[in-house]
Amino acid sequence: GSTLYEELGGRSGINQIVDNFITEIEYSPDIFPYFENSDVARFHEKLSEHICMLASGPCAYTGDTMEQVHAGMNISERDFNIGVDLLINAMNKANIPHTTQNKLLATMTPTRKEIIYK
Ligand code: HEM
Repeated sequence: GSTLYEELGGRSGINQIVDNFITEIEYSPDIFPYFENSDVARFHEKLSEHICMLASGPCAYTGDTMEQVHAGMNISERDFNIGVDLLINAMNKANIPHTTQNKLLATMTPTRKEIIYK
């Protein structure tokens, strides 16, 4: 495809990545505790929209800002990196090529400072 959105397999590809990511989170003793009180359906919807937007897909993100969402979580650099690893696992299980994975991860790098130790 010509856009990152298309390379990810469009909305259905992104949904599969997010499904896999949620499973990864559920099995991670480091990351799951952050999500103990989260609404999984909302998280699925908002994260899918967010990835779609980052990938220049035809979606509007309707969730809260990254700073608002993660405020008070005090996410360490270590846990942030574990989160990235879980996303990579999720993309591998969705058969996303590594070059495409790296493009998505690059769109997320600027977000890092809005999430760590907030
Ligand atoms: C680049 C990295 C990240 C991005 C782009 C990201 C993005 C998002 C998005 C779009 C949402 C949904 C917002 C909404 O409901 O309005 C969300 C929720 C959440 N994120 Fe992140 N996130 C990142 C990293 C992390 C990390 C590393 C953790 C924990 C270690 C984390 C913990 C959470 C939790 C617990 C929620 C649910 C909040 C709730 O239930 O209200 N996030 N994130």
